[in-house]
Formats: sequence, structure tokens, C-alpha cells
Amino acid sequence: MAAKLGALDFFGDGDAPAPAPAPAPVPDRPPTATPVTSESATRTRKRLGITVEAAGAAPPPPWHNWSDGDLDARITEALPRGGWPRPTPVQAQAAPVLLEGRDALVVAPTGGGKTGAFLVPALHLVIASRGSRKTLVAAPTRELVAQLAREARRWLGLCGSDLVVATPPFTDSKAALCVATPQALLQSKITPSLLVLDEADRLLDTEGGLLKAVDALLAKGATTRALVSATAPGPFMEAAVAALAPTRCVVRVGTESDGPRATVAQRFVYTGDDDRSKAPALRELIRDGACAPPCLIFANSAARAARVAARLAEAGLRADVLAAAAGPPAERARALRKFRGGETWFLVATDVASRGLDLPALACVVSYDAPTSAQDYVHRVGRAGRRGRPGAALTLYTSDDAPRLRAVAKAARRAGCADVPSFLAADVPRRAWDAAAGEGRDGSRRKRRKGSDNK
Ligand SMILES: Nc1ncnc2c1ncn2[C@@H]1O[C@H](COP(=O)(O)OP(=O)(O)OP(=O)(O)O)[C@@H](O)[C@H]1O
Repeated sequence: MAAKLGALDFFGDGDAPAPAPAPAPVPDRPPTATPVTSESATRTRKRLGITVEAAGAAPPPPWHNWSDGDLDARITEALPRGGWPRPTPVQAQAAPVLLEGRDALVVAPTGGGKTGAFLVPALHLVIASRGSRKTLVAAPTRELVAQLAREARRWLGLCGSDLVVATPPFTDSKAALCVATPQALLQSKITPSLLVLDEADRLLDTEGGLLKAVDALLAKGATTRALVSATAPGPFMEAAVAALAPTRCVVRVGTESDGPRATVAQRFVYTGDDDRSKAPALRELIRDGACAPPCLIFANSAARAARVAARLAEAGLRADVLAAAAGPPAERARALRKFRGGETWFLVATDVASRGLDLPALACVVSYDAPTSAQDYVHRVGRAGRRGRPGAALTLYTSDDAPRLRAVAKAARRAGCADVPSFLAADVPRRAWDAAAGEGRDGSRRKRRKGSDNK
């Protein structure tokens, strides 16, 4: 079985140029193209699925090439060399908005290149000012912070710049770009020119406990603020727009807000009446090749993640756990490093891994526990099928889970997933569910096993 093979470099470590083409890059513009008029900008936006709501002056036209941006020459030259030949749609529109110094709310699908949409303007800002203008980037998890800092360092290196990217503790006085979780970022003494809130809907979530720190960051007096996310539920949109300057632009790519990427094959797998059916079902799916490694498996608590990982390990599979409460930060970093390096084949994680992590070779995402919101589903699914690669997302569910899956099933349907059982998306009252918990609902119901190993 595959578990006997040696460690593979599934993911690389992000230091090498990206091997695969851009996620849907903007088509090239011929060198003889006439100057951009507002009509041609509108046509380009339509073709690329970009919409912009601009308060105040008209928004700048979207770029076709990096050279449209009047960026520092070192950046224009480094971007293709580093694996980003042309801007993706979100980069094409959001970067010029931010470079104009306008606040932006940026909403684009997972894997669409949102990091570059703020990193390219940030690089220009710090490089062109020789570090006197600075950028702060806040992200919700340590893992995402580490990834963003690594990516920023990579690009500064490719630009031949010796400016410093700092993570906590902010001891280097030469730091031009600081990246941290909101609370930690407050330790930075920098007054930023550009403040970025990545995964902004999570940071502004009233239940997330980060609001106070985020408010303090927003009060730091940045000239430009960027709020970036793949999902934008209504309450977040209201809070975001209220936080931005009156001249803001709302940049969206794609028509469907809160939709998972249609390029990832999504399946809902009924495992049985109760929770004990899930562990054997998962092992069967792995054995059948439906969950090809590298595979990220989501559970809804650290304890459950640890249990699932332990069971997979007992079955001889290379499994590990990544969860906020599962150990010190160094343990989490080690678990992710081993997964990226191919030492671990199945990483069982809580939603700490659902946001922003770029694992380009990830083949499969499994929701062992059903996600608790459509947004979490979108972000989980978005870990797979990046950089144009094929991906699969499986959601396991029991009779108990089914009524809670409605929003998720509807989101999958909106993304064109044909295999969503219709009863999952239907507005059925809980009582009807209990009554309908009979045989053959999706034609795949398994028999309950005696002595299930999920004890
Ligand atoms: N212009 C580009 N050309 C080629 N590849 C690109 C380009 N921009 C970004 N990429 C690559 O696309 C992948 C996804 O980018 P990124 O992580 O920024 O997506 P995202 O929109 O932030 O996704 P998520 O919402 O999941 O965080 C990364 O591997 C990145 O290196």
C-alpha cells in the first residue's frame, strides 16, 4: 500500500518558483494596444468576471500585464521569474486600486491569487520608498502568518531587496513588512502606509474574539486598508464597508459569493446512522483510492482530530494532527512541515488549517466532521485543486449530521456540484429527518458494523 513508499516532496516549501501556471491568468494584451478607455476597462472586467463598486472617483482600469502597473522595475522583472507571469483577475484589479492609495474590500475565490493582490502593491510601496513606507499584514492563524512571511521574503529576495519581513517579536528596527495575528501585530510600533486584513471575514467575526485587536489595528492610521477574503457573508460586508474610507472600492471576482470552487470534485458520502460509522468508512475510502494522499482531513475539535489521526496511524498510514489545542505552536509548525515535505500523508486538522494555506499539490480534502457553516466549507474545499490541479472534496455525514448540512449542500450546488443529494439541500424540518432516517436515502448507506473500531 502507498504508505510504504518513502517521503515525497508533495508541496515543496514555497521557496522555489511556482511550477504550474497561474490560476486563470489575465489574457495578454498586444503591445500595440490602444490606451485603456473606460469602455475597454469595462469589457475587460466583464470578460474576467471582475466587478468593482467604487465610492467616489472611477476605479483604475484592470491590468493585463505587470508592466501596466508602473511598478518598480525590480518587481516587474521578478514576478515572471518567480513563477507569476501575469496577474490573475483579482490581482489585475485590486493591485491598481491599492496602488492608488484607495481602501479596498477584495473578495475572490480560494486559490485565485489574493495574496499577490496585496503583496505586489506592498512590495512596490516598501521597495520604492526604500523601506520608509511600511506594511502590516494581519492573518488569523500562525500557519498562515508563517506562509505569508515566507512568501513576502521570497519576493523581496527575488527583487534583490534586503528589506526585512518581520514576524513577532518585532525586534528588527529595519522591518518594512510585519506579518502576525492581530493581537501580536499590535506589538509592532510601526505606523503603516498599508494595512492588510487577510481572511478579513474571520478577523471581523464578532464571535472570533479578535475584534478588539482588529479595531486597534484599524485605528493605527494606515493611509490604505485592504480587507481580503474568499467569503463575504452579509454582516461582514456591512462591517467591512463601514471600516473603510469613503473613497473605497469593493473588488469582486466571480459572481457567486460564498461558493466553493467548481473545479474541485465535491462528493457527499453517507456513512451510516451514527458517528461510529465514520472511521471504518474513511478507511474504506482510503483503501478504495477515493482519498488519495496527500489528504487533509477536517475534524471539528482537537480531540477528535487527534483520535482520527491515531486510528489512521494504527492502520499503518502516515497520519499526523494539526490543531490549535493539540500542542505548542512548534508542534503545529512541525506537523505542517512534515505534511508539506511528504513525510505525512494524511493530516487531520481543525479549521485552523482551512484558511489561506497554500498546499499546491493537495489532492483531496475530507470533512470527517461536517463543516459548521457554508463559509468553512468553502475554505476547506479551497485547500484542494490549487494552481489548476485537479482536486476532490469529500464530506462524510451520518443521519445526525444531515440536517446541519443544508447550507453547505446548497453552497456546493450553487458551485455546480451535480452530486449533492437533493434531500441534503432541501428545507426539511428536523422532525421529518428523524422520520426519514430509513434505508437507502442516497443509495449508498452502509450496514452498521458490529464491533465498529470507532470506540
Ligand atoms: N499571477 C500568478 N501567476 C501564477 N501563479 C500565481 C499567481 N498569483 C498567485 N499564484 C499562485 O496561486 C496559488 C494561490 O494563490 P493564493 O494563495 O494567493 O490564493 P488565495 O486567493 O489567497 O487563496 P485562499 O483564499 O485559499 O487563501 C499560489 O500557489 C500562488 O503562488
